[in-house]
Amino acid sequence: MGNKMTLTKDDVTAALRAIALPGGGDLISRDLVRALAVVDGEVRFVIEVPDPETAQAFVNVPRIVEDALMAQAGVQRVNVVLTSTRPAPALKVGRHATAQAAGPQPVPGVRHVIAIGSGKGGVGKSTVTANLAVALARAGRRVGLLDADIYGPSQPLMMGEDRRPTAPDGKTMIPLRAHGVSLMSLGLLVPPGKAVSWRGPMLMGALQQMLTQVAWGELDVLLVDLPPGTGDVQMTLCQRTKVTGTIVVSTPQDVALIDARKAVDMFNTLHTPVLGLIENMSHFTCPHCGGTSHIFGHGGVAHEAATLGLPLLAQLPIDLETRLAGDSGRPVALGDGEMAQAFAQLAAGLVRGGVA
Ligand SMILES: Nc1ncnc2c1ncn2[C@@H]1O[C@H](COP(=O)(O)OP(=O)(O)OP(=O)(O)O)[C@@H](O)[C@H]1O
Repeated sequence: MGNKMTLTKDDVTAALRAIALPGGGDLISRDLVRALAVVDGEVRFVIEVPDPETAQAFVNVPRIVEDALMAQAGVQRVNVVLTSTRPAPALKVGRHATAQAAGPQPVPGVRHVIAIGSGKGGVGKSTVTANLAVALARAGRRVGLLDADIYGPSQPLMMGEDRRPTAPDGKTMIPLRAHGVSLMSLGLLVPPGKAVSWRGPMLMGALQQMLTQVAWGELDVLLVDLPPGTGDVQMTLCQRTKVTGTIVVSTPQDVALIDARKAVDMFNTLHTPVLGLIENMSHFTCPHCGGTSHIFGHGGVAHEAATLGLPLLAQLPIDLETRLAGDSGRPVALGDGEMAQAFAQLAAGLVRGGVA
């Protein structure tokens, strides 16, 4: 497996044509592949079948396809997710269905799951998530925050709580509490500074554990801080867990917007509703002269939201206090300045909309 040539989508498509499916044909001839991405030898896509019966017949297909692709030159990693367009009917007693064929499952005790994503890193997704969690808690909601950003878990720092969670019964972990929010982060389980380089199956296990083996209790809403981009965590979460909706955070900068659009496309493919977009670092008001500068461009996210037919949920300025508050573990939404009000409004909108 040399690096002499770059793996392309065409190489993957050709390999997929050679794999016979239950019921005849292959994934390409039957047009079942969605969101195919090939990046640096990593292959990801969704197999979308029309109904739960086909999903059941296809349970082994992701593994077969992954094995076949791993044998191809230039392939380092493969992640394939199986999903069905029509959701499965309610499970019967004495079920034999596998988790995949059964479709997304609710998290016990949790009314709504809202995932916060971004196309690009560093746009302020974790800042928005921490502040939204605090604002929802201040509005009287019972709120959980799951930091699933395994590549850069920042919630322990932003929420000012980095003790290791305990599992008194050896199985169920007790979430931490910070500023009225129940908090759990994969970052709390990994020794600080240790790079997490988990592969698909391990990742799925860890995420599943965070959702089902944490004593979240009764929650109105569980916010999930996703890693940036369109990777394994997003696909696994949306496929396994009933997600009420997602929010995509972006700066107005072109590159961030292009990636934000990709994130929205992925959620659409996974049939996860996108509740709206948030423009962060939208403008900067100079504390000395009061003038406004549009450091990352102007109005980009509003325009994008209009194009995609999605609500623009908030436009948040670049704000020094927000950054300092984040670094100090006391989110700015705990106060009563302009930013706190903006987050309170965002929270109120979600509550009014019946999603939090
Ligand atoms: N509106 C804002 N004004 C000022 N600073 C901000 C704002 N939003 C975020 N920041 C700062 O920008 C940095 C990156 O933010 P954050 O960690 O929330 O981004 P992210 O999108 O979650 O990044 P990643 O997922 O790549 O870790 C942080 O230092 C944060 O305090």
